[in-house]
Amino acid sequence: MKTRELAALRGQIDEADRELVAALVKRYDIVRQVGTIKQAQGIAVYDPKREGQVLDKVARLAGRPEYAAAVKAVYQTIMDEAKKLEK
Ligand SMILES: O=C(O)C(=O)C[C@]1(C(=O)O)C=C[C@@H](O)C=C1
Repeated sequence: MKTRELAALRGQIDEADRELVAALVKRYDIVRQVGTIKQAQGIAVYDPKREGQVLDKVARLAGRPEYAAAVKAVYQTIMDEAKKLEK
């Protein structure tokens, strides 16, 4: 019974991962367009004010205070990787 529950929960994780990766690919496609514009206009890739706004937004979107720190940490990594892709 427990083994079946574990497999079922992991199936749900796999489905959530499919959605997360699709959303990440979409986000990075957009980020690279931002990078192209920034490069053309000589604007710095790193924008600390915008990163702060994104972190505040995602913490709010999480809607669950107990997940806010984890969501912010993941998003900082997402943006760190975005900066590499923009170069
Ligand atoms: O919004 C921008 O200017 C971006 O370059 C995108 C992004 C992000 O991933 O959200 C990435 C790097 C910047 O430091 C800020 C935000």
